[in-house]
Amino acid sequence: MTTEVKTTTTHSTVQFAYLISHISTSLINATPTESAKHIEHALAALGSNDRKDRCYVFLFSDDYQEMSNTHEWVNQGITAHKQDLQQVPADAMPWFFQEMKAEGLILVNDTAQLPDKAGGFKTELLRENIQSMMAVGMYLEGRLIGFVGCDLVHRSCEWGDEDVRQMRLVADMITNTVARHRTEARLQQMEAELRAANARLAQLAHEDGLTELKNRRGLDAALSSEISRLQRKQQELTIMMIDIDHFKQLNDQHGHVVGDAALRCVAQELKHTLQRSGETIGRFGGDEFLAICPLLTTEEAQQRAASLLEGISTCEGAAQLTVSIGLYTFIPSSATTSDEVLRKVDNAVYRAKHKGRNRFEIAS
Ligand SMILES: Nc1nc2c(ncn2[C@@H]2O[C@H](COP(=O)(O)OP(=O)(O)OP(=O)(O)O)[C@@H](O)[C@H]2O)c(=O)[nH]1
Repeated sequence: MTTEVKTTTTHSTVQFAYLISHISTSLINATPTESAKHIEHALAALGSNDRKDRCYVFLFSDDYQEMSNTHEWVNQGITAHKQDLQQVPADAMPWFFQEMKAEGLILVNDTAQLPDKAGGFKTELLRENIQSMMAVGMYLEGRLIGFVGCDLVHRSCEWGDEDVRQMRLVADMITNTVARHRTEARLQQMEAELRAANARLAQLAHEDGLTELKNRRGLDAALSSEISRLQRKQQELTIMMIDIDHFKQLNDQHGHVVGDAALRCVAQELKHTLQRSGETIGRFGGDEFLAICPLLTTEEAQQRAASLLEGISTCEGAAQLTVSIGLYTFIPSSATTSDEVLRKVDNAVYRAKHKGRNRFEIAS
């Protein structure tokens, strides 16, 4: 074993200043995807200055319960240890963790001279054949987030103030890069969360909470867009208004919970019978539902309405459930408005109610 007493010359200090300037430029310009490569280049530059054997970065978990080797550079012929130094628990090396947290600096000139209390840390250095090592803390907004360190395997040395100063400079530069990329990652995550929340809000603004069908706002938008689209294409559009019969009575006799279950059952039947591709169904309000079905002939629309009456009669609940339906099949013209169409189907529903309910009526 050889021991060097380090005397830093003006020449090597100047050389290091050049090195630092080079490292700093590459780290500043590194994009998040390139950052690992650039941090490893910085470690390589640090390692080749003064012939170190291994240089590395460790980051602590937020609760300081463990640390992981995130970046490593090793000299030729030196064993890499990054793989086996992941999620190292704090209680495996309590002395190292305490010293690093208290001082932000660990200097080991000779592993053999480490005190017994260094326990697990000393065992680890011996396992890796490390004779000397040095580590300086990385601080982000005053908080210790990890450390940059280097090892000597083939020789030991007495670290001096200049070594510590140089290592601190590199640690600060790497910390800034990590901080910048963490901020960017946080921003990207916040942006993605915001986009998802906005999409959900937009969906909620058009959705009925009880039945999870479109609400009145969603139906209004779909109706006017379908009227315009089919007016351009000159194709048929069917609108159905579906109104539960004697719903007030059901609520009064059995309570609103039973009433809500009936609304959900009707919604299910509507989905089952009417929501084919391109068709829109929704809760228009209270006990009324609306279906917007493009490209159905009058006969097909009547068949669907009949199927719906049959389907709804199977809804299980406190009382037999029936609905009255108003049906309107037409080719929209440039003068057609949503209000006019809704008035027509509403009148048809009224007629169906008047004629005894549990039936459909066709609007003219
Ligand atoms: N359970 C429940 N009831 C609702 C909800 N929204 C509206 N209602 C009730 O729906 C009932 C609608 O009653 P009406 O418009 O008088 O109609 P109806 O009793 O069905 O009579 P007809 O339509 O003539 O057959 C009212 O009693 C409202 O309180 C809801 O979200 N849940």
